[in-house]
Amino acid sequence: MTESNSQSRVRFQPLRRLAPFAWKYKGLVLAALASLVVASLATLSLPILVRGFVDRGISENNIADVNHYTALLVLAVVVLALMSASRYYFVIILGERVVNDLRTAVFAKLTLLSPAFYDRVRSGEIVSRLTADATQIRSAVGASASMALRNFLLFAGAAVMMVVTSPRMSLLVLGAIPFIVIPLVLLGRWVRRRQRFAQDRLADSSAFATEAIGSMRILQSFTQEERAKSVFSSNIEAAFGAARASVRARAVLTAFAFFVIFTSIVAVLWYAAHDVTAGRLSAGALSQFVIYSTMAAAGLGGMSEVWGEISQASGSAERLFELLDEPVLVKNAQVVSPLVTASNLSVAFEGVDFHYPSSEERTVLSALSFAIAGGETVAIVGPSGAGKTTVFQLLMRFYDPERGRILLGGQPIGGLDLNALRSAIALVPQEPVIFAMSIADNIAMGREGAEREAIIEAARAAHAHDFIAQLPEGYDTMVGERGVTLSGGQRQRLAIARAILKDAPILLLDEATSALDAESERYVQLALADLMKGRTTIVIAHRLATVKKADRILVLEGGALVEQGTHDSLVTAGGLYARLAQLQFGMDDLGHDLDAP
Ligand SMILES: Nc1ncnc2c1ncn2[C@@H]1O[C@H](COP(=O)(O)OP(=O)(O)OP(=O)(O)O)[C@@H](O)[C@H]1O
Repeated sequence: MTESNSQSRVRFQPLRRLAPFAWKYKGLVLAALASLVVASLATLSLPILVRGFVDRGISENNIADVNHYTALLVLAVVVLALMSASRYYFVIILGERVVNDLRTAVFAKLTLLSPAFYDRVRSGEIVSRLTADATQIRSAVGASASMALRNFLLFAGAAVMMVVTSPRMSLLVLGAIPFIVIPLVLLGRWVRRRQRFAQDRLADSSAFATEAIGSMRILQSFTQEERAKSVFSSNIEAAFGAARASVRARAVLTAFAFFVIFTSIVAVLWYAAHDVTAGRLSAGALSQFVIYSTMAAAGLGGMSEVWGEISQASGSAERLFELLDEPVLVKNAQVVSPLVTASNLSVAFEGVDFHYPSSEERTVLSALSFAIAGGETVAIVGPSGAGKTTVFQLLMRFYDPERGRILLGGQPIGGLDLNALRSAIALVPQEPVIFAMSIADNIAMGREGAEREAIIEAARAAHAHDFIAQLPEGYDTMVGERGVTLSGGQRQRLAIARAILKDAPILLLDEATSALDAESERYVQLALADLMKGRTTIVIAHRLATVKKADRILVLEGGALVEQGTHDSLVTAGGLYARLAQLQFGMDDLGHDLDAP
């Protein structure tokens, strides 16, 4: 017994955590409770009035009492109707409020989580928690919780009134209860296991759908539609199968509950009929007792029905609170030191070791050290997988290194305010990320609240103004999700405009590998040249022109710095860089550009 008690405590634990969310709306909670209690009292008064109606009115042929009790019955029903309506209203509004707050809190938490979390969890899974699970909680906090409470009050009140009406018959009913309750509890567990399984299958299918929808073009280009359809439909089929099994289980539970409860009532009624015929019980008292026992039974049945929903909601709450409890790996320092503001800042890595949290055994950077002076332009080159992008990720503190220090303007970045650190860095990624909003808003992500003039100026500097001006609604043109309605070069120039608007002292540039047409390429290069002026720039270089222009080149291999120097000195040294230059930039053995005139 204690074990099952503690089991149910654990099972409903997540729901307790909803209490502070609900208590924020004390007024609504209290109004709902008040309506609930008054409605229950009105319901419980009905059998007493019926008894009066029968015993004083009908049985004694007293029409005045018939009228009196009829009026009281109508009054009780009016109160019941009004209070039920207000309970419904308050409770539903409360559910909506709580779930909106919970969603907002979870989303806020999601914005704090570092990429290590997103490396691990599928985005569809998170979306499913934010939508399906949240909806489940909404109906639990709203309808189910109040139903459970209503049914409980009905059951408890009716049970007390049963004893008051006829202790002898109540004793009989009491004897029947274990036969009703024990099988119901066992069946209930069986139902819950099936429900949890069904929920998980549904989450699987939505995770798959989210991924597929996000990459439909790629899917189509590899003519994978059929496979995707069959994976999705088998996922859905599995979800359906699981849901059907769960519904079947519930149907069995409901049938069983109704059967045992009402059979017991009929049995009691049969027994009581003997008392009435023997004159030991009045017809009105019997009516009253029967109505109370029906109420108690309905209350009990109702509780078992919402029990399933509430425990399902508890599972959902658990899944949402799991997100809220997710540890934030990259935290703001307890005491932050202010970042020295300068138009350009130095950058240094000192003995940095790092592996990604998702693959512990693989060292990505080992004892990496380098220093970049303020205003210097440094190119990072190296074979694929050497750790070039990882350097950027660490500098922006998306991950923290295992060992060693990273300094910005001479200060360890771990001690800086995270926002101040990231505000000091403008990143132009290889694949620019464009959101489904207007062009102006996309650029304005560089600086919140930027005026239209500043946005246009940045677009001009990024050589993007002309193409934007030709769009149907200019700067207010909405771009498709992830910028699908723009060309590669246009997307890149928007990303550059964003960085120009940000006007940060450090520029991180991940040069695009995809070939642009000559004209776009020229515009992108011009825009970048403007952007780099006077800033500390680190560029992951894929172009000969870029490495040649850089003040210094760092050559990474297997997460370690293997060479550094200028293009000419490194070509002369004849090491890894010379080989890479030959392969990647199209240089011949003698160090001449293959495509130079
Ligand atoms: N999020 C991640 N989780 C786990 N491992 C990762 C993650 N990102 C990168 N890696 C691994 O870390 C190593 C370095 O990756 P990184 O992206 O820094 O290489 P890179 O030099 O930028 O390569 P490329 O030129 O191909 O972009 C690779 O072996 C890669 O598999």
